[in-house]
Amino acid sequence: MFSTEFLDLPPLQTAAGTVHLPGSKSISNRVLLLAALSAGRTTVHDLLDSDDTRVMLDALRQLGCGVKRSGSTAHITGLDGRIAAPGPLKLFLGNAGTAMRPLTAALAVLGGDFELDGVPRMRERPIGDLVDALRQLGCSIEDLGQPGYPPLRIGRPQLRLDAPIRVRGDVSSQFLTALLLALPLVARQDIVIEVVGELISKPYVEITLSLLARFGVAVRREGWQRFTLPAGSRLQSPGEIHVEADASSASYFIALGAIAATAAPLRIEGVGESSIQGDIRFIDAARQMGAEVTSFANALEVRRGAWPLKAIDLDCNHIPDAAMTLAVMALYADGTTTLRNIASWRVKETDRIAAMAIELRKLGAQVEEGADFLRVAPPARWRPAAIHTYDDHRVAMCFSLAAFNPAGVHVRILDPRCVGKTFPDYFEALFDTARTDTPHIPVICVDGPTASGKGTLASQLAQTLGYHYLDSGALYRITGLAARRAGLALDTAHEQSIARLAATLPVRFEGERVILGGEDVSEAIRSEAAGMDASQVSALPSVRSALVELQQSFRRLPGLVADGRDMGTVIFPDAPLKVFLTASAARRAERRHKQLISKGIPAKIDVLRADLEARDARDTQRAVAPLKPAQDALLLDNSDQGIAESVAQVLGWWEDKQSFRHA
Ligand SMILES: Nc1ncnc2c1ncn2[C@@H]1O[C@H](COP(=O)(O)OP(=O)(O)O)[C@@H](O)[C@H]1O
Ligand SMILES: Nc1ccn([C@H]2C[C@H](O)[C@@H](COP(=O)(O)OP(=O)(O)O)O2)c(=O)n1
Repeated sequence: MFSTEFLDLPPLQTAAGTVHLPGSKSISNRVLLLAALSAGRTTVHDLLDSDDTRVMLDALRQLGCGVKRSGSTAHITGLDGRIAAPGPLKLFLGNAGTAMRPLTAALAVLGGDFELDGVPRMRERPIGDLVDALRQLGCSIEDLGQPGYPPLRIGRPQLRLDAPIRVRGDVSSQFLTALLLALPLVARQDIVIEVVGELISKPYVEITLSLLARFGVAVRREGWQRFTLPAGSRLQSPGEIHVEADASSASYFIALGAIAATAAPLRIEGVGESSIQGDIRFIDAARQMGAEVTSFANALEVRRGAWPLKAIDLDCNHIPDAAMTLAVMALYADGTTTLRNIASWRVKETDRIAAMAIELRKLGAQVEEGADFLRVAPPARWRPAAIHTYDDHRVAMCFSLAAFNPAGVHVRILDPRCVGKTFPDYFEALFDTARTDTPHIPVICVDGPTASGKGTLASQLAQTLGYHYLDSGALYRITGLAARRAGLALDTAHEQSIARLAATLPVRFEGERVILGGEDVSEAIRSEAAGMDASQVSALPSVRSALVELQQSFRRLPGLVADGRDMGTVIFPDAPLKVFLTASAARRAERRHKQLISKGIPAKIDVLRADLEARDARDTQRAVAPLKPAQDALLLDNSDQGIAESVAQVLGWWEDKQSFRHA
């Protein structure tokens, strides 16, 4: 996940490959509860790993349910309608509504001594309509705080199942869902549920019904008003079950395919057109705009059809969340697109109609907003924009698609971490499938002599910007080490052998660790002797050429910060920002001394200074790619600067080169 303050998207051009979508939260937690209540053992595949599913799994364990988890698979041994640990038990359910509501219902009908609570925000989320319905049934539920809100205490019920249970459906469909999931546990006779008020979010109730069917319970439905659980219903494990990927998350990649999969289709794994989720109907809208979508059992393939996309006028009431993606697709359309019946956008994570209008206008679109509609005409001239995301994951995800604009303007997504709500690795998935010509991928080069602070500066820049980081010196250090271990003298006589070693280094970078042929050499390559060896092998022209391609392969989306000696002069000559970092020899010797002593490595400052001057001399005087500033490099002498100051200085230079300053 990108936890940076902002994420800059360079111009993106096409899309290809395969994306694996995360599991749906709604389905994950329903399946977990059904598996826990049913008879038999259930293997749940493709489970979403999120705060809310962790909360549910913890609660189920506490209730005595067998839970084994490995990666995205969970094995649940069901309780078969009897709670192994009937309390007293306190269950902490975080902020997971998909755990609080159905667990309240299930535990209330089964009975025991339970206290259900969550984070402070959970205590503000109403549950009174569900509690009322359960009390009609004879359940014992006590409000421990404000009536109608958690925390709740659950006792033993005296069930009366003959009269229909009335539950409100116009506030949240989760109350109905909770009853539907819980009542098969006690369906000794037909149990009727009547919905009071117009039921909202019907597609989510459909998910519940369809999952109940997978667990052997066929609910009879009359319209959306009356639901009957037939006498003798019993939850039975289906053995194995796959959690569908989140259909709303699929919308970004369906749109990506429609906009940018020009050569081959983009494959989206985890959900097919027969999905039980309402947002899958986004496919129809995308097709109307020109997407070519092929559906498989559990996957979709999408490619660009009509181009430009076709403007549409659509009632979006049935796909409120996914429809936000259409507003961004509208930027690529041949006319004005109108999205209607979207009043619910105003009361979501943010006022989504207002937010979309403001941000689309920043890009140059003409936008009209109404109480329940949004009208978007594509930009006559695209403008670079810093997109505010309003702590709304969907705003962040759908605006990333603006980076495919034909004008090649940059798009900045502010607070990208908000995608964590449903799709923590969204941007990683985007960068895996988006393609752009290499020159579009930004590189910041930091070259300079030893101990000037290149590594420190470059890695902090990379962290701040969410870019990849290349420590090119490490590659020469590894080559030096490998050559030593192979018994080769580091001289011209062995140049070809060392170059062959360099070309086939079995090296892997795992975060901060460097692994050479399975061995962790992170420490070994950091010694002063290894630095000197690196300097020697780096003077051999064939060794340098052998490492060029490997270094250039680090230039990947969304960008790269590279440090070394020749990043700006040889490896990335087209980099938009090159910094040549220096500090006086005295300062550098002091820094290296401090660094070594703090690692417990004994060192003498005057020896270090002599060594680094010798290394500078060799690095500067060698014939190939000598250490020197690129012509267009900005010089930074940080002798009298702290680390934070140097980082801020270079970030300032970088910002000056961006177009967002006034966006
Ligand atoms: N601007 C700075 N001011 C003070 N110390 C610094 C500065 N930049 C880096 N250092 C320190 O100097 C040491 C050497 O920095 P490093 O990044 O390893 O240099 P290089 O990669 O150029 O060899 C580190 O201990 C680092 O914390
Ligand atoms: N791009 C590069 C990076 C390093 N080298 C050589 C020259 C350096 O003395 C050694 C070691 O580099 P490294 O950046 O790891 O060394 P320092 O951390 O600056 O001490 O490798 C190079 O020739 N070209």
